Amino acid sequence: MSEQELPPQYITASNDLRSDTFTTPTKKMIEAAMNASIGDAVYGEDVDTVTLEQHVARMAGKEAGIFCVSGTLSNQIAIRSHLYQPPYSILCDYRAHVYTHEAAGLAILSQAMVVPVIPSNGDYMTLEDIKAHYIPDDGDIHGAPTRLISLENTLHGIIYPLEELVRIKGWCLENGLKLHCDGARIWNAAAETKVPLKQFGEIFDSISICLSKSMGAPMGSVLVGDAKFIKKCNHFRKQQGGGVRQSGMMARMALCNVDDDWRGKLLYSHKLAHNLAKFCQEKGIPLESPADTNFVFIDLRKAMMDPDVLVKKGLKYNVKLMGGRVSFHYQVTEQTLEKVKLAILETFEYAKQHPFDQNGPTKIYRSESTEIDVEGNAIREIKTYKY
Ligand SMILES: Cc1ncc(COP(=O)(O)O)c(C=O)c1O
Ligand SMILES: C[C@@H](O)[C@H](N)C(=O)O
Repeated sequence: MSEQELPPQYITASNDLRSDTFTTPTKKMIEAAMNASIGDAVYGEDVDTVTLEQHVARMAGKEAGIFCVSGTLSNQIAIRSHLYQPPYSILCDYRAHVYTHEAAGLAILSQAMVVPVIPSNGDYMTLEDIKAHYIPDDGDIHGAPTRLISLENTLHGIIYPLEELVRIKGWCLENGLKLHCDGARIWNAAAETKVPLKQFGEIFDSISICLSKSMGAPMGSVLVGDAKFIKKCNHFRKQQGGGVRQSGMMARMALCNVDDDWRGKLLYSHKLAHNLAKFCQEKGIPLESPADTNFVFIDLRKAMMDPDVLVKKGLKYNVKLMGGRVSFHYQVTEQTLEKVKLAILETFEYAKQHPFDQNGPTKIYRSESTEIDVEGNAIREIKTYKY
């Protein structure tokens, strides 16, 4: 796919593999925003916002949806709205974003204990993993009974097998537990498996459906669920400062891509990721998890590769990375794919002579960069993060 048609002052994300959150609005989206509705969304009076909420809820087969400015807000108010009367706990994967990257929202907003689970198969929690970590509400005053299970689909780019989701759902119904989905990349799972969003909607009590990752919107998510639940979510959204006013421009930009060939765009990014995963396999470069969709997780620890070196090698080829996770999205060019292969291979070869001990002191790696940005200022550093 050729580089996106963007006005010159916009920085393109065509070489940005740090995350699919770096997708940039296209000219078509910006022009659409200029014709967006301008009602006050807190009063439910913004036509484009309501249209987006209803459209996404209908796609997911749910009664209602609510626009949230971020996936973090969407996840946190969903989980809070499912919960009553602490003490209670939430069960999720030890890598779950709601647990690792939402600033302890579960502890603060939901006053919840979290039970982070390492999947026995290394990829996704099975029902057996859940049963082994579930805390029953059996009157034992020492425990914090499990009230909700939060799954991520995809997680680390891994697609949750539908049959496992169905098994988990059945067990949740038998045990009176709620089931939430962090669907930051549910579109990727839907595109790759051809499972319609509606089928996920039948399984989960709530889904946080992100628009700002692979779907390319500048911001936001739509949280979907039954009408009574979404009404309570609106209450917590307001409490958390997420009641936005004229959100029509953002909604209209998101609708551009929701109504476009989003499957084709996401499958293009998956093709790039699959190509890189195959390359790594051929070169003996270990991966942390299967590259089912748009992410390739290089197992830096196993390869003893230094993330800092990888970032610098990336910048050498004008590719932005921030660690072992290589994130593809529809704006990445095939030229960038070929460049990142060079950066990864050089880092892998370098590690053979200079093995990096990941067990060294914990630090955020800073990489000096001589890359010049559009204003002519040198980007002094790119932090790398453990993913
Ligand atoms: C899996 C996952 N869930 C939720 C979020 C939160 O989304 P946001 O950054 O919009 O708060 C992210 C990050 O973008 C994510 O990767
Ligand atoms: C950094 C993290 O919060 C973000 N969701 C990403 O995947 O890049």
